[in-house]
Amino acid sequence: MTTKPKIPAIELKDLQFWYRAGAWQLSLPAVTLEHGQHLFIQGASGSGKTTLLNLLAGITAPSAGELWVQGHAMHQLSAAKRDKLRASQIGVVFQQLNLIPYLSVLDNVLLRATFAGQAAITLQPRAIDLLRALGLTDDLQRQRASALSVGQQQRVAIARALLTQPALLIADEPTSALDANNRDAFMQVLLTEADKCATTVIFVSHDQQLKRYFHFELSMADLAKGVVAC
Ligand SMILES: Nc1ncnc2c1ncn2[C@@H]1O[C@H](COP(=O)(O)OP(=O)(O)OP(=O)(O)O)[C@@H](O)[C@H]1O
Repeated sequence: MTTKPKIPAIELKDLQFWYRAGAWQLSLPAVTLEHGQHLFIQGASGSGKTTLLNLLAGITAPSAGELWVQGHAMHQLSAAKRDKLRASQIGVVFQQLNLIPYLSVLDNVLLRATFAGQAAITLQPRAIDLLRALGLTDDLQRQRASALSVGQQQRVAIARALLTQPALLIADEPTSALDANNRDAFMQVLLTEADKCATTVIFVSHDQQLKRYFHFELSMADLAKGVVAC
């Protein structure tokens, strides 16, 4: 049995980020999130939700302060090292889904294995199972990604993010194009898969009905006030 190290999944201290000096700034005094916790974040448009997720995913670096993800000091790592960490340990589903339009649905999911340095052939059965659980039939799995609706593409993106059982899953409005039935199936698959491997989940949405699926909910205003731990 593998044991998780006793370090928080996420820890930030006096984290600050600005796109340019003197303009809007994200300031978060202190947050700690333990392994396996599922956090729902909400906030007004423009409050910095996507900016925070980009920092957690290592797409951007803090302007000041400390950000620790899985024990890695994101505030000190180069962009290349942050990319490597994301590929190996972090699953992301952003509003821009970044599917490769001319590849099949299944190949889009399997591409994640390649980026994470794992054998696609080994993970193919898991990819197929995840896609089926999300309501994407074998026939749809053979289609090009560009032939799918946005709601179907969101489900492909979550299957891709979950494929390699990431330590951390970050999702930005991943259900915006789903109807109620598909949304509930999506949440069940996402959180069941996350629980199987103690994946920490950080999920941003405007959809208040989704809160009930999570261990904790915080607003960007709560985070700015300095919530110490979830
Ligand atoms: N690339 C950028 N360059 C400059 N400013 C930006 C950039 N991206 C976002 N901003 C600004 O940063 C602030 C936070 O934006 P962000 O996208 O993080 O908010 P959000 O809470 O995710 O909004 P929404 O709910 O509308 O998606 C906004 O004032 C926005 O105008």
